[in-house]
Formats: sequence, structure tokens, C-alpha cells
Amino acid sequence: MAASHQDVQKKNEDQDNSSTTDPDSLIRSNDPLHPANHISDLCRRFYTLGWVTGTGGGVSIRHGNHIFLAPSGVQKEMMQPTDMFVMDFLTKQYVRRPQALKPSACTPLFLAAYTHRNAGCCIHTHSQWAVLITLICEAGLQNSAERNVFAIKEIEQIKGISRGGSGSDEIAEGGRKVGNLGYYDTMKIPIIENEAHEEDLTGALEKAIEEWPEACAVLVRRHGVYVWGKDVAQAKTQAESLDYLFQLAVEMHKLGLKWI
Ligand SMILES: CSC[C@@H](O)[C@@H](O)C(=O)COP(=O)(O)O
Ligand SMILES: [Zn+2]
Repeated sequence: MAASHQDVQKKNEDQDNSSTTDPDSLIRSNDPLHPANHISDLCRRFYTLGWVTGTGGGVSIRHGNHIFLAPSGVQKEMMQPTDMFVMDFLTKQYVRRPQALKPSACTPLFLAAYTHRNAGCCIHTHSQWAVLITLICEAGLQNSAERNVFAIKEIEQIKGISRGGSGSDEIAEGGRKVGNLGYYDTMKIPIIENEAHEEDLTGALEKAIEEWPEACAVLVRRHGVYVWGKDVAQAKTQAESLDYLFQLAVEMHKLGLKWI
């Protein structure tokens, strides 16, 4: 029988914990699900979706007490496991730093998802659908009091979104995961304003996370979206469901249809 994701994760954590002396052992593994390999693979896939083009966007994975982060300003779809930074989550010190590279400017935002939501993975996309939905909300075509939130209901894909990123994998009646939103629930994603520098978004993102305990993502106006989940699978499927919903709402807007 194939090893479960939990078995693989436990094995990787054991390897990480047994190798505190050689930083490179933190990123060297034949396991495709090892975070250093997984981030590289995910970025290649996300590039084809237009989520991480032109060096924008990124992915971070928490693995035990180690946070895996990509370098800043590099072609995200070309990254290799050896390019990864590894931070000790408890001390916030880098335990592996590739020479001549800087850690992603998204690092404090990824850390907010780990600290405030106990996330296992955080994905940042520059998807044009995410950007467009923030512009449509800004244009006040919905209730002007709601320009800082994207809300949508009665679309099947909403059932792919957990309440606050803590959904159970157990399947309830109707094919919905326990802990996920239901068809008649309203999904709400807060929108914060963009800043000139990525790290300057941290305070607003932390405030939004606090004020919207059910949200699994924060949109950044004219920029993109941060999405998290308890593990890579949940972060990835939620990023996919959200992108689907953003695109759908943009297309509905073009057709003059209302989504709420
Ligand atoms: C196209 S530059 C985009 C960056 O400024 C930023 O928004 C981003 O998402 C990626 O930052 P990075 O430091 O390269 O990981
Ligand atoms: Zn960005």
C-alpha cells in the first residue's frame, strides 16, 4: 500500500530533526512531497495558470518547525530545491540561506498565516482574476459598504472552501467536506489596499485575518491574493476554488449578472 501523506510528512520531519548540522540536508530529498521539491513543482504548475509569472507570487510550506521559502525576485517556475531558504519558526532565524539570494519579500505575510491560522502552507498569486475582482469591488458596483470584501453565494465551487482553513477531510452528505462552506453559505474574502513594498502589507493582512476568522484568504487590491490551508493540499485546492470563483464573478460582471 502507498505511504499516506501523513507518513511521508512524519518521515520528512524525522529527517529534518536529525540533521541540524548540515543545512543542505534540509532541502535534499528524493521525495517529491518534501517541501523543497514540492515548492519548486507547485511553482512550475502555477506558472502555467498565470499565478506566478514575471517573478511575482510564490509558495511557502511549513514543515514541523521549519518554514520553507523561495528566494526573492527569481523566476519562480525555474526554481530548484537548492534555492530554498529554511527558517526556524520558533526563533525566526534562517537555518539555511542560499548565498547571493534574498528571501521572498512575502515572508512576513506567509508567517502571518502560520502564526495566526496555524497554516501548513500559504500561496500568493498574482492571478489577473484576483486583481480584476478587487477592481470590480472597488468600482462600487456592489454595495459601496462592501468595497473591501468579495462576497459570493449559491455557486457549487464555494463548497471547496473551508471555514477559516480548518476544515476536516471527512466527506459529509452531498459531497461537501465537513467544516467547509455549504451551497447556501456566503463566502467572504476581505480586500486590503496595496502598498509600494510587499512587507508593508503585513499589518493590514494580520488585521484582516483577525477580523475575518472564517476567511481562508486575503485579497490585495491591484496586486493578487494570499491563500492558506492546514496543509499543501488544502491551500492548493482553496487557491484553485477561489481563482475559479474570481474568474466566474468577473465573467458574470461582464454579462451584467449579479453574483450576490
Ligand atoms: C513582479 S514583482 C512582485 C513582487 O514585488 C511581489 O509582489 C511578489 O509577489 C513576489 O515577491 P518576491 O520577493 O519575489 O517573492
Ligand atoms: Zn505579490
